[in-house]
Amino acid sequence: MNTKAETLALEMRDVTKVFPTKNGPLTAVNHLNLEVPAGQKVALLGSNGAGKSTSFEMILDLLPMTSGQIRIFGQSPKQAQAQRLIGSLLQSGGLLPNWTVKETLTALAALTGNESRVPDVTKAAGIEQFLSQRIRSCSGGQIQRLRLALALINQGKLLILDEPTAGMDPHARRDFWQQINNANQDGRTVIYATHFLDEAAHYADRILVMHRGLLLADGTHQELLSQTGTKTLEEAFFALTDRAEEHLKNQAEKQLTEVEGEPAETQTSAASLPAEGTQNA
Ligand SMILES: Nc1ncnc2c1ncn2[C@@H]1O[C@H](COP(=O)(O)OP(=O)(O)OP(=O)(O)O)[C@@H](O)[C@H]1O
Repeated sequence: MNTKAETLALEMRDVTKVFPTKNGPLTAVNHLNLEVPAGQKVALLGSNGAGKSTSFEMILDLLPMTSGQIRIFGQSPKQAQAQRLIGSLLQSGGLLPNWTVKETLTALAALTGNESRVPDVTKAAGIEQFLSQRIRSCSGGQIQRLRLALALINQGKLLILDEPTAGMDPHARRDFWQQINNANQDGRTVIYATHFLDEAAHYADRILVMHRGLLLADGTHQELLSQTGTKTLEEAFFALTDRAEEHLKNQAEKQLTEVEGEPAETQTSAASLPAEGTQNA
């Protein structure tokens, strides 16, 4: 049953993304190292601005890295996209408001040579009942279901899902996770960002916690609880992120008191954070 260990679906080596901003450079992703064996379901948690979407965009070749290396089944992000190794569901992105749901799905299926998969994917994503509806009149949850269909259509071996259940009602969420479990049992690797901690606790083999670009924790649900001495994932999440935030604030204050003229560049890394909050893959 388990073919996981042989292949790495995703490998990130020292990946950093710095955005130039009006207030100076902003490190959105800070020396991220990660290995995800094929077949895993990985949840990525993090407060707003933690760097989750930026990481996904670099994996999907939508954003260049500042430094580091990314491999998807041994291929660069560009090669992986060309070979359609990845299916993705992002928070935003080009749906045409005047097209119907069916037209949108069929167009992508035709583009990727997957027309025969349309009926199965339609059923899997639960969009049968609103196929003829125009995108502009779809609810947020309906749009998310369509995005799931679009993510599934090319049979990519790696699924990248950014807050996939945002706007879904409880039934839709339950159905969604059923479909993701099916896709995972068919051998797909799934990496998803979510703010719903129960979705990480219930569905992930492994949970990552990011904060301000740093990977703070990486382990099973139980490992995160043991690591933080907490009883729930919510408590563990707050313990990790609060501790990191405090550490970063102290570090910033120290920098402010440095003698003028001294280089103020102290590189923050996950390794420099308090020990309980740090465990890279
Ligand atoms: N194009 C950009 N230019 C400048 N800064 C950016 C850009 N894109 C993202 N950022 C900044 O990078 C940081 C990480 O953003 P990112 O969208 O990756 O966070 P996130 O973890 O996905 O957050 P959320 O949970 O709110 O979706 C934030 O501080 C954000 O403001």
